[in-house]
Amino acid sequence: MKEKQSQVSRRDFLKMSAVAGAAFALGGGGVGTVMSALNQKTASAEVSPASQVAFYGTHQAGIVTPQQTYMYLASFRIISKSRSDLISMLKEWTRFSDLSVAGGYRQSSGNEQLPPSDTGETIDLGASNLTMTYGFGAGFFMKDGKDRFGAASRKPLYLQDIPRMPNDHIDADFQAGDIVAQICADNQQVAFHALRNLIRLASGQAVVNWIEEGFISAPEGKTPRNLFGFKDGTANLQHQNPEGFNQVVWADAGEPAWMKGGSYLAYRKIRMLLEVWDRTSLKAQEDTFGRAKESGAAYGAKEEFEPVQSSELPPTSHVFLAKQSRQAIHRRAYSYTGAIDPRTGQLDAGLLFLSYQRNPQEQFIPMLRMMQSKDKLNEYTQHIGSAMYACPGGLLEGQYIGQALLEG
Ligand SMILES: C=CC1=C(C)c2cc3[nH]c(cc4nc(cc5[nH]c(cc1n2)c(C)c5CCC(=O)O)C(CCC(=O)O)=C4C)c(C)c3C=C
Ligand SMILES: [Fe+2]
Repeated sequence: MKEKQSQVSRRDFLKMSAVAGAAFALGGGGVGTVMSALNQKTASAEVSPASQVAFYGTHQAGIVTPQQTYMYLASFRIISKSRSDLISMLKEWTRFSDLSVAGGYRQSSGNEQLPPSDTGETIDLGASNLTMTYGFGAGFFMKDGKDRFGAASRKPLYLQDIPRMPNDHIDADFQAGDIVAQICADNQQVAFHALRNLIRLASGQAVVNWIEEGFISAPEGKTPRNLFGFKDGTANLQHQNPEGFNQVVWADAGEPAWMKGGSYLAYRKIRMLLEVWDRTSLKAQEDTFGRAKESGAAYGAKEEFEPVQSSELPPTSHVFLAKQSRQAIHRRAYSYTGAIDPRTGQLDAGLLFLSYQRNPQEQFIPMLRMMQSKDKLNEYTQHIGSAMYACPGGLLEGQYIGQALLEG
């Protein structure tokens, strides 16, 4: 997990952003004009390449990248009606992402009468394996019958909101939004800094629908455990190689060109009824998954990564049902905790379930539907958020986020 970012774009950005920040602060438009007038370079902090993940490449970082400890997931609604202002914002986000994943920060203009260009809390913290991954919701392509940004003809093949499921408790006001940003890092302050500044740079163009905050932790080389205490992510190993990723994760032929090397993100916010679970016997807990709690081994096996034999599993167990779907997905889930639910006095906590797949209609939706109707896990969970996004392929240096989508 490392790489060298372009020094030129990073340094250019340091200076350009200082002025862009000033333009925003003064409420001025024409940021692009101000920025393009600049060519002076400013040095950035030295950051260990070992803690950097490349922003540019065939695929976006943050999809098959080893999971970092912290995640923010933020849904944005575009309020601007202007395609060119949207593009300016995406260019700003691109420069900021490029800079941040390299551990840089925005240098101030030197004018003390203006707010600093960077919020400052990551100075000296380094890159912390920061990744910033972007996806587009169905509303980006068509909303209320309108093709707001001229993108409708380039809608990807399988992008649709996840249909309502039998056991759903989704808030009636929940909205997927137009753009999602998945921000992951091994330092929470670094991840939050990235989120906060994306919001800042979106000022006047896009607003936040919702933000989720996740965490996950495991010793090096071990599978992390979810809040039910079970190893979660074991089966990912089965496709964790370039060929496996092609079969499971990366978008297929037949997709618009901008989706080449991209993927679909399925998101479910799943509340886990911890108090109910904690009163459940170990046997019933293990029957729920069809795996042993401590070792993670499937029923009938001794070790975590031994193949699963479905005939050994309870027919309502989570893993049995996943296997029955005969589909694979790449899971990248994070735990979340909130406050105590004032109505029940119980903990509001659970799983921010994220999976990436090349075709959610074939891989994800039938699996979810089957699980929602038969899974023993449903006794202990409630699905309270739901969204689907199309995540473009990776960027070449010099391109901006969504360029291939917007400019075809
Ligand atoms: C629709 C897809 C899935 C949802 C939603 C989901 C929710 C969910 N899962 C766990 C805990 C575990 N899941 C495990 C395996 C597993 N889960 C899915 C899919 C969904 N999970 C798949 C495809 C698999 C892999 C099955 C296989 O091929 O073996 C496991 C077992 C260990 C592992 O492989 O990760 C656990 C534990 C929770 C708690 C949860 C919702 C709160
Ligand atoms: Fe699962």
